[in-house]
Amino acid sequence: MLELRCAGFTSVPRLTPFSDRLEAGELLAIVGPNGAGKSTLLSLLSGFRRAERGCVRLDGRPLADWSPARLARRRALVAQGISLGFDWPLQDLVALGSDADPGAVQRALAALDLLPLAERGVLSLSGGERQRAMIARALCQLGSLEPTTQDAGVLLLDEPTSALDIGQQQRLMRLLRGLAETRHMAICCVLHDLNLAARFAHRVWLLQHGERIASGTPGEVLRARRLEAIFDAQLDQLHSTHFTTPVLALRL
Ligand SMILES: Nc1ncnc2c1ncn2[C@@H]1O[C@H](COP(=O)(O)OP(=O)(O)OP(=O)(O)O)[C@@H](O)[C@H]1O
Repeated sequence: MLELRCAGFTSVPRLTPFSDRLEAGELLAIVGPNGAGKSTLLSLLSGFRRAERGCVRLDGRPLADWSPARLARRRALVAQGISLGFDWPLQDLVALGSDADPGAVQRALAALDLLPLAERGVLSLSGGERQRAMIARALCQLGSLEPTTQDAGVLLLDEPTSALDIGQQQRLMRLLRGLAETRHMAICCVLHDLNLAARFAHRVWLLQHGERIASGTPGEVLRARRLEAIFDAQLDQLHSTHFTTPVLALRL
């Protein structure tokens, strides 16, 4: 669905070119240390920054060939730290940039646990509520929650759980995995929480120094010894028959 063909950036911030695909039905996690190039890679995948080497194709067509309006219906990016502008009602923010009807806005608000706040001014929302509001807006933009939608496009999220409590983290990650599996969305999340990536992602890309250095299932990529070297951290990997995916704990 979204294909990188030897794509990357040669100018700063650099991203070593590589090839891969983000498939419909897949939840992909991008992990790596601060400054590894995760947000830079999202800017490449979204088309907000044009590849300086190779190209990125969406549904077989180079991103550069898509009109802004058509691209907005097919892929959405939720970046970090977006300014909400002025104090308009949350439901108007969620409807922004889409032709969603009021029912679709309500579904997006409900999916992100925001329905009771629909008429609240966005500047009064807490950090976690604002983060969920931006995800609701992106789902509206793609029409992902419409009963008839079968192939709901590409959703790119930069640290979508950074302001969420553990209950909201779980609900969001379940929602995203469910949308990938039932609506055939291709979803890519930058995550700092390696246990969330391990538990919910189908596949993980590991970045270091502007280069993708590993790709595979969580069990293949998220190995404690490798991560200790990359993050300069000391970790224990817990082994239990309850878990089919890695469980990592910071050592005291
Ligand atoms: N416009 C720019 N000019 C120069 N360097 C930049 C620019 N934008 C980003 N960088 C640098 O490129 C590197 C990668 O940045 P990026 O934001 O992609 O990292 P990241 O992996 O998302 O980090 P974090 O986990 O801290 O969010 C960083 O060292 C950053 O300082």
